Amino acid sequence: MLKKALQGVLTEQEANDLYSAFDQIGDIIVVRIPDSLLSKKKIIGETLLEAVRPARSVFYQSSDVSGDFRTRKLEVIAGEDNTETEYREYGCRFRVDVEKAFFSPRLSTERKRIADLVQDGEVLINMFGGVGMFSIVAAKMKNCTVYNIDLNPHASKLCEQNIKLNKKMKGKIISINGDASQVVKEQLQDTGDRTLMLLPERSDEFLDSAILATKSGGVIHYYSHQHADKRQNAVELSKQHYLQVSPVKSEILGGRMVRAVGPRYYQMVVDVKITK
Ligand SMILES: C[S@@+](CC[C@H](N)C(=O)[O-])C[C@H]1O[C@@H](n2cnc3c(N)ncnc32)[C@H](O)[C@@H]1O
Repeated sequence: MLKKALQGVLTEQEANDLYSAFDQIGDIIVVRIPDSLLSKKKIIGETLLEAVRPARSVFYQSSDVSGDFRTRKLEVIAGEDNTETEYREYGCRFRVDVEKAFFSPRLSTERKRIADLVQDGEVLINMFGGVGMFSIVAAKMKNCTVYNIDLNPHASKLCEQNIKLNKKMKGKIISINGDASQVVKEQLQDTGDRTLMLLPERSDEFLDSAILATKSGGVIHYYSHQHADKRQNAVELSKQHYLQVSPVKSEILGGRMVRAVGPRYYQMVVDVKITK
């Protein structure tokens, strides 16, 4: 239906390329458009707005995700110019602002995987917690305590709203706005049974803080980006990379590809049990 609508205004190949380049987040659509099609962005926006229900706005992503806050520039190409919406996942509700704070619907499988691993009674330190996506999915399913830390004040504010929106959680979440390494040093040393490090570009830089935050015998979920010829090799490369950079005794519990982030370039996670 959508492909057909796009094929009405683009060639079949162009429509196929665009089909995998957009995300629907609540009633917002975010689309990446190749330079060769930029002259057609208005008609692409109007076609998507018409064909995807319930869509209120279509934004063209005009920059990569960048900067400390991992945000992107968006330009409205059809519908309302409002980047805030509500997104639902695993029975949870989230207020998100697709321009002011990081958000990706493509991490949903990883959120569920982490929530399944969390045990009742655990303390979870989400060092780069954003608007609280991983924290809320985990606390909805398990009676855990989660510290959701983020440097971006918009993300922390949305996290606080999201905690209020999800009243029936089994666990509880504390939203902290600040630099994760500073917060850990001042408030959360040897606190976590489990620590999440979802800032793959800078994991090496923050590994000491993650170790400081985690109890001996606790688990760290260490995310990284790896170049690999084959997907299967990326898992082994990410494990080797972690073992090279880690200063503590670590037992690798597992590793997996979270998502492809470019040609032969993958976001990976390694789960490790550390001993201090
Ligand atoms: C890739 S996003 C992940 C957000 C969230 N875990 C999610 O999946 O929706 C990384 C987050 O780290 C935050 N961040 C960057 N540097 C930070 C720091 N030094 N301390 C705490 N948070 C930081 C950014 O603002 C951003 O929200």
